Parts: sequence; structure tokens; C-alpha cells
Amino acid sequence: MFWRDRERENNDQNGGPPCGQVRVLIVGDSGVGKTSLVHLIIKSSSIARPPQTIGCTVGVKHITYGNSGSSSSSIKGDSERDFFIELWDVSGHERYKDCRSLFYSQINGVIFVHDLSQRRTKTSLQKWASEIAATGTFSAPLSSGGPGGLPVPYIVVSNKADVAAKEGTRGSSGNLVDAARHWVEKQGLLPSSEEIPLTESFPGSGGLIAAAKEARYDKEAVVRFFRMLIRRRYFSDELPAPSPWSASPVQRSVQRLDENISDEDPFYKATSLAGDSYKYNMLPPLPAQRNLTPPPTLYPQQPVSVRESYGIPRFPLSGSQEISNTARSKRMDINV
Ligand SMILES: Nc1nc2c(ncn2[C@@H]2O[C@H](COP(=O)(O)OP(=O)(O)OP(=O)(O)O)[C@@H](O)[C@H]2O)c(=O)[nH]1
Repeated sequence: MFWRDRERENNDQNGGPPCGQVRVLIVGDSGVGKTSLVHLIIKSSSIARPPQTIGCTVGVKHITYGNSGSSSSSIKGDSERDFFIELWDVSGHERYKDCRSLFYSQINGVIFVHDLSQRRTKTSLQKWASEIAATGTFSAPLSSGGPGGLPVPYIVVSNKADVAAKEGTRGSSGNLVDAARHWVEKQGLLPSSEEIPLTESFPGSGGLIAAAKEARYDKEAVVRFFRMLIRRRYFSDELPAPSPWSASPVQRSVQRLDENISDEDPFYKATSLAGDSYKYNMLPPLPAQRNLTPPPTLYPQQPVSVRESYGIPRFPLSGSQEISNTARSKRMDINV
């Protein structure tokens, strides 16, 4: 009842639905820690033994976004809106290579994940980018493509920072192939085009560092990425000009996950509502938290870039509510 009232109110005020959703693919080689990372983002805790993903698993993160009119208030202002970030965790297993493009549909953004202790998982991100660019469809695409022609914003998460730290290296696992690659790289023989250009990726050089097993990651940067995707899809009539990879510079650090974000930024508040995502019945049904076995298809998806093909509502923002103004500084570096 309350929800309906609020929905009506928001509709009356802004002439659009009170919520929206953006779709983010999580990709990378098998075992790099995608499922662990998604669990971390949604539940704010690590997962002891993540099951191997079959096909694709979808998780949903809830974010409120808008102008609350007051800072760090726990009560949502009238003009705050609910957004659902769909996190499509695509299995990295070779078994699904030929059919995983089924899941590359209406993508708003991509999170690439690699394992810092396995060098080859980083170089293969370029292949992932090309595959998605060639076979996916995109919502609110960029005017110019990124790595492999990928036409949506992305971030690169360098996971297993704990393993790399223990090994004392970033980039070699002791595995022969990795060691050889590492050596070749050191000699300057490896063409840089083999890798996703981290320097151009959000939020700056090196990508985001995470140690999903220790429940540590750069939460602020990830939430900021989600907010950028929301802004691009729902609040911007003019899609940003080329090179929006660098949405805004972010210093790298990790943040305690159970830390209450004291929201100095009045324009958003991020919370996880694991398990609550569907009770509002505001979204098309999703296979949330459920493994999907990809059905066989005779008709592979054609690469299509769809510009706002679903008549996405645009939400008005007044000048003072410029959401791109996101400078926030408070961070902590604590293990959970
Ligand atoms: N040490 C360490 N282990 C991690 C970390 N993140 C994930 N793992 C472990 O790595 C293994 C694989 O993690 P997953 O999250 O299942 O990897 P995935 O990328 O989803 O794998 P697929 O489902 O095969 O695509 C699990 O045993 C995790 O516990 C981390 O930050 N540090």
C-alpha cells in the first residue's frame, strides 16, 4: 500500500515510473572469482564455497538514486528512486563458450574480472570484450567503442589480491605458461594490444583491486560505476561523448563492507536488499540467484546496438542535482 502510494506520488511528480534497472555483465575466465565478487557486492560478505556457475546466474543489487534533499538521512526523500542493478554472472567455463552469448542482451555495462595471480586471465579479457562486442546487444551504447569495439562502459576488477600479495608478485602464478608470459612481457615483447587498456578503463590505471575471499573490494568505485550507468540510461538525454570510460578519477582503496556509508552525497544511497528484490514486483521477472542452463539455439544473436530501444523513461534533474558531481572521499581499509 505504502509502495503504491509512493509510486503514484512519484509518477505524479515526474511523469515516469519510480524505478528502473540496468544490466551489468560480469565476465572473465573460469575461477577468477566472479561469483564471489557478485556475492560480495550483493550481500556484503564473502562466500566460502561458491558453486561453479552453470550458464549464468543473475543477482540484483538495489540502489536508491536521486535527490533526497538531505544528507545521510535514512528516510528516503520523495524524489529518490529505486534502481535495480542486474548482475549477470556469466560462467567462464569453456563448456558454455558457444552459447553464452545468449546472455549478452541489452547490456548497460560490463565488469571484467581477472585473477591477479594468473596472468593469462588478464590477457584473455580482450577476447571477452571482443566476444561481447560482436555478439551482444546494448542499451544506451556509447558513440565510440572501447576495447574490442565494446560500446558500453566497463570496469576491470583485479581479484585475488590476497593470493598475489602472498606470492609477492602480481602476474605470475608459478605456472609455466604464466611464467613464460611474464618473462616475455618483461622483455617488452608482448604487444600491449593483447590486453584491455586498463589505463583507459574506469577508474584509472590498474583497474579495481578486490580480494573477494577476504570480503574486500573498492565498494565506492563499484557503486559509482553503477550510478554512472543509471545516469546514462535514465537521466541523460544526450549520451556522453567519446571516452566516458574514465567517469571520474577514483583513488584505489578497499572499503569495509559492513561499514555504514555516511552519505555526504545527497544524491544517492546504496544498500543491498538480498532476497527482497522481487517483492515489489516492479521488474520483469528475472532468474535471480538461480542457475540457468542455456537452452540450445539454432539462431545465434546478431550483433545489434540498440539505442534506448525500450522507450526508457528519462528522469528530470535540476541543475543543483547534477549527479555527475560525485567527489566523495571517505574510505576505510579494513578486513571484514
Ligand atoms: N584466495 C582467494 N580466493 C578467491 C577469491 N575470490 C574467489 N576465490 C576463490 O576462487 C574460486 C573460484 O571462485 P568463483 O567465484 O566460483 O569463480 P568464477 O569466476 O565465478 O568461476 P566460474 O563459475 O567457473 O566462471 C573459489 O574457490 C573462491 O573461493 C579471492 O579474492 N581470494
